[in-house]
Amino acid sequence: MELSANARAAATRTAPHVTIRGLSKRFADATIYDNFDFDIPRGKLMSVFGPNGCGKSTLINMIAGLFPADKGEILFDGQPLNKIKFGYVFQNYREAVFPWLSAFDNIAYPLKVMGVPKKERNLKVEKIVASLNVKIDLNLYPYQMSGGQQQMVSIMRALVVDPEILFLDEPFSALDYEMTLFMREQLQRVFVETHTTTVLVSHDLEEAVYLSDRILLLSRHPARPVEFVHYDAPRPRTDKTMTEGDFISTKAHCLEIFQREVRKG
Ligand SMILES: Nc1ncnc2c1ncn2[C@@H]1O[C@H](COP(=O)(O)OP(=O)(O)OP(=O)(O)O)[C@@H](O)[C@H]1O
Repeated sequence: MELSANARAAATRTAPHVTIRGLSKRFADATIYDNFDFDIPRGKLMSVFGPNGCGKSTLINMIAGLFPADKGEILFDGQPLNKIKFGYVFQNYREAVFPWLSAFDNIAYPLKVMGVPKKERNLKVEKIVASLNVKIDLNLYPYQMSGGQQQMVSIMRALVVDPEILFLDEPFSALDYEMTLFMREQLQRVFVETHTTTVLVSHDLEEAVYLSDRILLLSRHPARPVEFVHYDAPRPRTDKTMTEGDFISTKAHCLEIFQREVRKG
């Protein structure tokens, strides 16, 4: 039977973006993942949360191809990683931004690697800077910028390629609290504008719930999905969101599961 255009569109919307099957990973004598299956939904902001050292970063590093898996398959709409455009924001912006390039050239760097002509590169950088309303002098070099500004540059560098999926590994944990709050809002703003499938590793449960549509709670290793929590509060979310019953109960639920996993030791 032929599917109507609407049915096809609906099927595409609900199909997972990333399918992870049979993923296994060992480091020395520790099995971090053992036959792990998971589907990452399309167009959602998903946080990965779990006990210390359970394998949160390892998971996104394997999905983003930074670490090889020992076994298993990860596909993006059925395609391998090398067929898609993705962005990755590292926790340690000091090591992630190129110190010898200005902010502008840091942001434009992936476009240069992709062979995008200079004029188009400049337009794309200007567009991303304007859309995020970023007030940084883009002629500055990383050593002349604050930590938050450097991390903002690395977020813009990840976004400038119009990624199909964005990975962020504890992107705010090296920033002071004021900058963290500002950057959370920037991330939310990017997400509201683009609805790019986003996978965030966070150590901060309040942050994870506040920013996410979905929270993947992992067990200790070998890590398995303990629960996939839905949090569908409307966006933009604000400080008031965190005082609402739905937020408080979702956070309490995640905390209970987290503590149960931690106690398993
Ligand atoms: N390159 C590596 N070589 C050896 N062991 C590693 C390596 N990377 C990670 N590990 C180990 O694998 C486990 C999972 O690490 P990972 O960083 O993914 O966990 P995490 O949940 O992100 O940790 P954290 O909560 O501390 O950020 C940890 O025990 C860690 O020590």
